[in-house]
Amino acid sequence: MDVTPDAGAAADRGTPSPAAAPITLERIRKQYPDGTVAVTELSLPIRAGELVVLIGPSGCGKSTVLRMINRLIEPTSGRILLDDEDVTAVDPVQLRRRMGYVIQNVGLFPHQTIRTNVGTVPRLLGWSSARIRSRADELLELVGLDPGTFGRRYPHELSGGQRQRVGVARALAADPVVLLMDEPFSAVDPIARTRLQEEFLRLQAEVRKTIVLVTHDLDEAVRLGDRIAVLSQGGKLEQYDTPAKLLGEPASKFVREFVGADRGIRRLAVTPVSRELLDPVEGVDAEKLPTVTVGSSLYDALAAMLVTNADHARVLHDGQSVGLLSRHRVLSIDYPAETDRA
Ligand SMILES: Nc1ncnc2c1ncn2[C@@H]1O[C@H](COP(=O)(O)OP(=O)(O)OP(=O)(O)O)[C@@H](O)[C@H]1O
Repeated sequence: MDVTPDAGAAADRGTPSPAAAPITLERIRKQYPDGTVAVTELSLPIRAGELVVLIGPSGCGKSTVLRMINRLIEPTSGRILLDDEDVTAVDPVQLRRRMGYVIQNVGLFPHQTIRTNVGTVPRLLGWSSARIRSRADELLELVGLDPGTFGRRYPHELSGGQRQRVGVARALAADPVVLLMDEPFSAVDPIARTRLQEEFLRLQAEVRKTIVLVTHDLDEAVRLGDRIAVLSQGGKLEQYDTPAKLLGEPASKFVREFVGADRGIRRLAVTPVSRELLDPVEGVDAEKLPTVTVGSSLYDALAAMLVTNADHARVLHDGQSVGLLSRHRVLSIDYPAETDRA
């Protein structure tokens, strides 16, 4: 949980890319031909440049929602607006070229090189081969793969995590207005997964796309999401909030149970070290204490104290000590009273 952004950071992760577009789901419903109602009636506004996570139990309709946005699945009713334009009025093939789509096992073409894979959509759009090549190499750099080494390789010559990065590069190649990601990191082992998530956050800070990401993993949702939409069966929206709000004020019994008993720990990860929590540093030999900066998470502060077996951490702002944070203070933090809107 070391890179989990705090509430403030989540709300302010930079300016959206000029190419990012808002998405508005308006009362969308999906009933499959066999009568299954996967999504009953869902409304969800998503801002340009925002990373929204859809989470909920298996079968609650997350993938159906994602695939309705790029029209791999047609909604039964309701509207989906992309930058005020109803996507049902747009040719689906044209639409999908404006939306990057990343899925669990990436779906790279096995007999094409990595560079060719990344250039898939630009090729469909008729770009010149020189432009495709330079764009593919730029994207490989951006996702941390050296184009000289990896450009000529084939997918089976890469690790799972590297293939996943190629999937992200390919989805970004034609500068889409939206990125849709369905369990993008779940096929890689937990350590590679954490690293990919960190890199992905850095990438998003740079490209600032509108992203809708589906996951089963609450830690991933808390780490990545600007806002998290918790769905229950039938695509019912239980809560749509920042990670800190979701963990701090679950809106229903369903959400409280979903975020679980260990949400106290997760809340530490989304609560920043602030000056109100500090004791004065005067009169204490603070030189040997671990240091953390104002704004880093309480989780990180606690981890620093536990690792060094210290009862306090020295808190810095612009390189200057501004106070001491005690282990006791972190563990007895007085969160605002819970509200139960259920
Ligand atoms: N083609 C289909 N025909 C009938 N029912 C379907 C079809 N595709 C999905 N469903 C049903 O719609 C519901 C929602 O499925 P969906 O795949 O969107 O859920 P999910 O939340 O993404 O699930 P998971 O987390 O297990 O991937 C499920 O009950 C599923 O069985």
